Amino acid sequence: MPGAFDESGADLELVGVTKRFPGFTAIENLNLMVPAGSFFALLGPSGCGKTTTLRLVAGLEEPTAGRILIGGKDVTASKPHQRPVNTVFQSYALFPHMSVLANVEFGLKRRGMQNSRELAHEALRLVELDHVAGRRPAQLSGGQQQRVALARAVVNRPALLLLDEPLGALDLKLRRQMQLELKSIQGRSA
Ligand SMILES: Nc1ncnc2c1ncn2[C@@H]1O[C@H](COP(=O)(O)OP(=O)(O)OP(=O)(O)O)[C@@H](O)[C@H]1O
Repeated sequence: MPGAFDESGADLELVGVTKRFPGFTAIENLNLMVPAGSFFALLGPSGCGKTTTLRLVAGLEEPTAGRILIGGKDVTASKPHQRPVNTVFQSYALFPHMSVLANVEFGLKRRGMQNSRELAHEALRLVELDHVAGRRPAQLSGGQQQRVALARAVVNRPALLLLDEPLGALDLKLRRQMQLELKSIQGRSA
């Protein structure tokens, strides 16, 4: 599936990353190496800095100290859109006035991709939702909306896909199903 970034994965490396907020140190000297093609989970108690770490990798926060490398390239000073990264947060924000297809196609169109429609359909097939491409998000279940958010993230073929508890709102059965789907998407798009 060719896409905007067209990369098949990249190593992620955090070197001595520290993040201080006024009066509070959220992350202190974090060193981390995640090899390309792997699934890596951050586990820890509430407030230990998981979301902050993802936001640093996505470029939504700037580290106070340290470096972030993706595919060996130092991206510490790069803007979010310059990084081969897509993020799905728990509170996925779909555009309510757009169809499911338009939601998935949106980012590709903005980048002027010629075959954006075809790629969006392909991403929807991947999450088994192409049959509801013409519906509005409000006409889908919560789990289906979450899968649309996932399709919107994978359609760019990011080298790195960051998931911040995107399954937390789903019931156990759907969560298990989505975990399997994620594994299978990783396998199929590698
Ligand atoms: N913009 C901010 N300003 C000040 N403190 C912040 C800011 N963002 C996060 N923090 C603090 O940094 C710490 C880490 O927050 P973070 O959201 O990364 O935790 P988390 O591990 O993802 O927690 P949870 O599992 O509850 O989502 C928390 O103590 C939080 O209050």
